Amino acid sequence: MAAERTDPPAVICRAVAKTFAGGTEAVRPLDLRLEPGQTTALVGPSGCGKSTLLRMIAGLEPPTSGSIEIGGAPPAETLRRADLSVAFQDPSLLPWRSVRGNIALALSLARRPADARAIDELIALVGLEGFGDTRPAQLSGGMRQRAAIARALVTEPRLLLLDEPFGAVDELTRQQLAQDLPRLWEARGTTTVLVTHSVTEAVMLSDRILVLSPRPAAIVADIAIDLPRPRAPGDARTDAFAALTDAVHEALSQGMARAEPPLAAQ
Ligand SMILES: Nc1ncnc2c1ncn2[C@@H]1O[C@H](COP(=O)(O)OP(=O)(O)OP(=O)(O)O)[C@@H](O)[C@H]1O
Repeated sequence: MAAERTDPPAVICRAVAKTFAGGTEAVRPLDLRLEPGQTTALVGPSGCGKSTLLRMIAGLEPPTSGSIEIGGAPPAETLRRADLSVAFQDPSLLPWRSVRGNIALALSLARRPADARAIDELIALVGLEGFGDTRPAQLSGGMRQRAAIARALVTEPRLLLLDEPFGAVDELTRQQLAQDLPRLWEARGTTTVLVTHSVTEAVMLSDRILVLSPRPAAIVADIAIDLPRPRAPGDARTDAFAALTDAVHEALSQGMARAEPPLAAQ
């Protein structure tokens, strides 16, 4: 069983679409295959449907039509087996538990043994050394986000879904996380999906970037990020890095241009 858990899953979306009850079409029928062990970044304009797509993959939002498979199983089953973890921009930490207590809870909910050493290692990895016994209210927004990332990682999920996880994290810590986290999920072979507004961050962290159109989300570009790993902050100053960020910006502009104009302008 243990060997089975270590296999990273492919994520397959078949004609997945979402229209909310009020009539908002968030995601157009979309076909997608995310490769096992790869890190894929979703970038696109605000409100285009990135979080909705991520929430559908997480099994937290049912698609209106189409189907999603994670390593051959539906998302709800993957979530139930704790093979999947999500870290959102707005971390939902339990206020009465310390950082360590919140991370430990994820292990106990996943019916995994408490592992004080693994918890402490993760606390250090996200730069929260010395704050293990602190409650969320005593942390900054960025520190809470980092605690939520540690909580998402502690169960060693095969699929890791990150929705703007560094939104409130300061620039230096972001750079540190952008170096340390990929090392961890590469070592574990985790399949990772990252939603981010930062094109630089997307290029730094991912193997592939999917550029989405304005709502309803459709894929306008699929860009392979073939930069060598491990990557360092200095890589962002290379020509290869600049060419990739340019390609993403170009695709974002093309997506905007292709979008229908707002009703008032028609
Ligand atoms: N539960 C919901 N009910 C109704 N509409 C929703 C719901 N959740 C999201 N939407 C709408 O769906 C669209 C896509 O939202 P979503 O949060 O997926 O976008 P996003 O690309 O993640 O945005 P951002 O980058 O600003 O976080 C938006 O128009 C949003 O208002």
